[in-house]
Amino acid sequence: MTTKHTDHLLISQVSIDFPTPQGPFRALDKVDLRIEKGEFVSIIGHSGCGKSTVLNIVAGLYQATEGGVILDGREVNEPGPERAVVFQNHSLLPWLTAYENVELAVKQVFKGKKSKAEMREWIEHNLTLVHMDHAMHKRPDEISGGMKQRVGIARALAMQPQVLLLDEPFGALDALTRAHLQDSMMEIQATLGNTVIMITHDVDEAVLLSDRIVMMSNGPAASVGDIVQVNLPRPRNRVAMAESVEYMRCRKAVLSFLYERHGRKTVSVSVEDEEVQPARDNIVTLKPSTAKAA
Ligand SMILES: Nc1ncnc2c1ncn2[C@@H]1O[C@H](COP(=O)(O)OP(=O)(O)OP(=O)(O)O)[C@@H](O)[C@H]1O
Repeated sequence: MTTKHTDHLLISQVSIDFPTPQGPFRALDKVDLRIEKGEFVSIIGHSGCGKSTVLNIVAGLYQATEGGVILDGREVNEPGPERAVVFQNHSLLPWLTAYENVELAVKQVFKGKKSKAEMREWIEHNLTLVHMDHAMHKRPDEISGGMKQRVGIARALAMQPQVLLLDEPFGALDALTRAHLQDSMMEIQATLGNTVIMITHDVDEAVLLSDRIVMMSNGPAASVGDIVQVNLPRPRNRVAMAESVEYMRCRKAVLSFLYERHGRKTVSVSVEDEEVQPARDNIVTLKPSTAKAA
């Protein structure tokens, strides 16, 4: 007998209108997505199509005008520690050490539930997960961009969220650091089994990390254009993967969606370490994928 998966996270018929001086601007129109527990889903699409808006609605930071988000049977109406967000720029408090930045989040979630010693152990454990145990007492200005991003991820993980929301988490990092962090993220997710939704502009990153890639149509009134199921076994190795037929199929499906079916004048999608040639005349510029973090 096959077991039917129950919906863990349901984004149901979500539409949003932003008020503008010209009247309401419909950014999303009837976005529908069902995500299973432990699934890694990437969202990819042209700049301004509404990826961050979807993430912000799931985070509870924005309210949908129509439709809604249900997490384990409960409607999401506000931010909560069970949905942790990691932004592109670490957003650490500069006057606190890495340890203290994570501690702030841990205290918020576990105050009264964990003893002081347990909290200390938990903070150290999460910093170790992202390989930051050696620099946990350094402040953000004493560590590199990649290390700051690791601390941001540790802070999110330390909240023990059911859902990890990643908004271009590796976008501001150089290619090598990004590769290391992608590998750490795959390891962590394999260990913890969190549900992850990640926005990315990087086709290779999407294929390497995801179980499914959700491709959004262009805005205004954007919605889910198509979904690619990535049938690659885990653990995944980026070098071995590059020659895999399934990897090439997924990559091609995403590129074809973005450049042929939903091409537009300005594109912010990048393919790691590779210059993407404009498909006919519908692509003018590419956003650099390897801008160094400050
Ligand atoms: N608070 C807001 N008020 C008005 N319009 C908004 C607001 N937030 C987003 N928008 C508009 O909604 C659309 C979707 O924006 P969003 O930031 O979600 O796109 P995105 O796909 O994440 O873009 P990018 O890839 O460039 O980060 C855009 O047209 C944007 O201008």
